[in-house]
Amino acid sequence: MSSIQAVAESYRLFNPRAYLQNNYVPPRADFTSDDSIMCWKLRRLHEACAKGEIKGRILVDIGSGPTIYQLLSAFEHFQETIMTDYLEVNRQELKMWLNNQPGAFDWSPYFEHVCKLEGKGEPWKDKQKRLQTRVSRVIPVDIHKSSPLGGELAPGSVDCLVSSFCLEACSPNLEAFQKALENVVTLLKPQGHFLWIGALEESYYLAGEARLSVVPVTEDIVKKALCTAKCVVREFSTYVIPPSMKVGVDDVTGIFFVWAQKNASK
Ligand SMILES: C[S@@+](CC[C@H](N)C(=O)[O-])C[C@H]1O[C@@H](n2cnc3c(N)ncnc32)[C@H](O)[C@@H]1O
Ligand SMILES: O=S(=O)(c1ccc2c(c1)CN[C@@H](CF)C2)N1CCSCC1
Repeated sequence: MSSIQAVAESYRLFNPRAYLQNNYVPPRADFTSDDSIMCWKLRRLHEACAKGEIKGRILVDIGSGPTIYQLLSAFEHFQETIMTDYLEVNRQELKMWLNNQPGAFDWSPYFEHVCKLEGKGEPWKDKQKRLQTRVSRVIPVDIHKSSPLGGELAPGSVDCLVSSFCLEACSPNLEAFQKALENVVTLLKPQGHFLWIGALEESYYLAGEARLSVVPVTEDIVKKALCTAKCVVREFSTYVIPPSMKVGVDDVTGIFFVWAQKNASK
C-alpha cells in the first residue's frame, strides 16, 4: 500500500459529527471575543473579499468536509459555488444542511457573525438561503490526482479556490503536499484567486474513531510551496493557538490564512 493509499484508508473511520463537535461547537468555536480563532478566520476571509478583487463565475471549495463556514464571504461574489470532498459521508452531511434536513449542523452563529461583519443589517437566514441556493454541486475530489475533480471541471476554468485544513491533513509527506497544491492550482484560471486556511505544525487530529496524520508545515514551507506552484502571495497571516484551546483533539500550534493569485502566465 502506498503512503497516499494509507492516508485514504485512515479516512475510512472519519466521523463528520465528531469532527464538527471537536472544532465547530462552542466553547472551542468562540464568538464572544473578536480575538478568538473563529472570529479571526471569518474576519480574514471577509476583509479579503471586501476589497472587491475576488469575483467571477465559479468558486470551488477543495476538501469542504462537513463544513460551510469557509464560504460565507467569498460565495457572495460568484455566480456558482461548487463544494467538494473525498468522503461520501461528508458530502451527505453537506447535502443535509443544503436541504434543511432534520439533524443538519447548526451554522447560524457563523452566519450571524459574518452578517455583523458585513454591517448591512441583513437577517442571517436570508444569507443562509442565498448560500444554499448558490451551491450548485457537491462532488468528489482527490487532491492527489492530476485532475482533482476528474472531468467535472476543465483545467483553468475556476475563478477562485477556497480550501481549509485539507492539503496538510491528507498529504503523507511534503512531496505529496507540494504536488497536491500544484494539482489544485491547475483548476484556476491565470490570475485566479486562492483563499487558503491551514494548520501550522500539526501532526495529527481526531475525528471520532479516526486518528488522522497531518504533515507538519511551517509558514516558510507554505510560502515556498506557493512560489513553486507559481502563485503570488497577496496576504499571509498567522494566528497562534492559545494553550486554552489545546484540548487533545489535535496538536495544532497555529493557523495560517493566505490570499494568493495564480501567475498570469501559468
Ligand atoms: C480536516 S478536514 C477539513 C474540513 C473543512 N474544510 C474544515 O475547514 O474544517 C480534511 C478534509 O480533507 C478530506 N480529504 C481526505 N483525503 C482527501 C483527498 N485525497 N483529496 C481531497 N480531500 C481529501 C477529508 O474527507 C476531510 O473532509
Ligand atoms: O478553527 S480552528 O483553528 C481549527 C478548525 C479545524 C481544524 C483545526 C483547527 C486544526 N486541526 C484541523 C485538522 F486538519 C482541523 N480551531 C482551533 C481552536 S478551537 C476552534 C477550532
